[in-house]
Amino acid sequence: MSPAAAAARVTSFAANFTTSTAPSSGGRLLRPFCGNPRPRRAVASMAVSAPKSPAAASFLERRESERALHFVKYQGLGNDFIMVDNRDSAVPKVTPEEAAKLCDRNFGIGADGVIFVMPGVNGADYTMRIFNSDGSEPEMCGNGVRCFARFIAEVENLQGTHSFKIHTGAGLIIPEIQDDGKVKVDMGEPILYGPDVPTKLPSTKNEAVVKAELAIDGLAWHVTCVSMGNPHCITFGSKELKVLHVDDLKLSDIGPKFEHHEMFPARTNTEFVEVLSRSHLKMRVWERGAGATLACGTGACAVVVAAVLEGRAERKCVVDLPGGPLEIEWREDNNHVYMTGPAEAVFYGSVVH
Ligand SMILES: N[C@@H](CCC[C@H](N)C(=O)O)C(=O)O
Repeated sequence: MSPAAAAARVTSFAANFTTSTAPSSGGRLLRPFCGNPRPRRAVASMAVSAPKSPAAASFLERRESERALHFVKYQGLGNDFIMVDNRDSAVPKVTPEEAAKLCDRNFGIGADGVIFVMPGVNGADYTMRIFNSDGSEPEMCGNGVRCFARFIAEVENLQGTHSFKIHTGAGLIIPEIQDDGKVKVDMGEPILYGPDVPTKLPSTKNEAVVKAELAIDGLAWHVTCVSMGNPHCITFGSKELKVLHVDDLKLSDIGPKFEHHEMFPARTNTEFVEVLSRSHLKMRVWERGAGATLACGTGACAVVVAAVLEGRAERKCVVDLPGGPLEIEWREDNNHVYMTGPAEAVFYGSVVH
């Protein structure tokens, strides 16, 4: 959705919500935008000239009340997040139940998750925590960590190239903001040992679960299981459907059957992949706790690892997602996976909760 459309939707919120729009690319946050148009107050676009009554004034002041939660809406290839500045506390400012309500696309702000920017621990600069749109808490989020890095650069007024050490449920993650504004992230090492992914599927190649069979909907799917801190089940097809045409899949039917399959004790994210060439893959994703999303950064990393393990692709690939492409490299020298892609602020606002 365009920023203008997003702002328009938010203006229709009930009394609890106010927002401002931000430029679509690289907007400055929490202070005037530099070199870009100043953000427009979405509420100011209403053509009402009557003097404010006391009631109207108090209504508008709610956005500054003590109970207001200020947020910035971010997106990375259309995977969108409500970013909360939680740097003053190690306790998230919203509960999982509140997060699910805020993420609701009809009754809330609308997002795939809520991300909290928290104080660092164990030598890290910051801690990232995230709630999925169903309120569950995953270990990591690839698109989210790129948005997180851009948020930090904005609030700390950093220009140019910068990297940060982020403590996450998947360990230390290191995003680096590049000169072109994209964010390259050292996503660490993939986990391939089945019980650690976790999956109950038996290992098929050393200790990894590669091209194992999983019966769903009368098909024998071939799946490879990879954790990037969070669990992923990757499929390039089944015994019956040798090659997948990912655009033909009815994700809302098939996705939940993978997510809740008994072979995945912590549920799973699932990636359906089409090989366009040995360095170009196309995927759609059904995310644990969020459903079909436009992009999944950890998912794209897991897909390249799975493609290499299955002998389908090189270690450096472009992965096309519904929201756009990510560059992924699984390096042989250190076993780390690197992800490069965009992230940007869409709008900011406040909600009384
Ligand atoms: N979209 C994210 C992944 C978010 C977490 C996921 N839904 C889970 O529960 O593991 C990404 O970009 O990696």
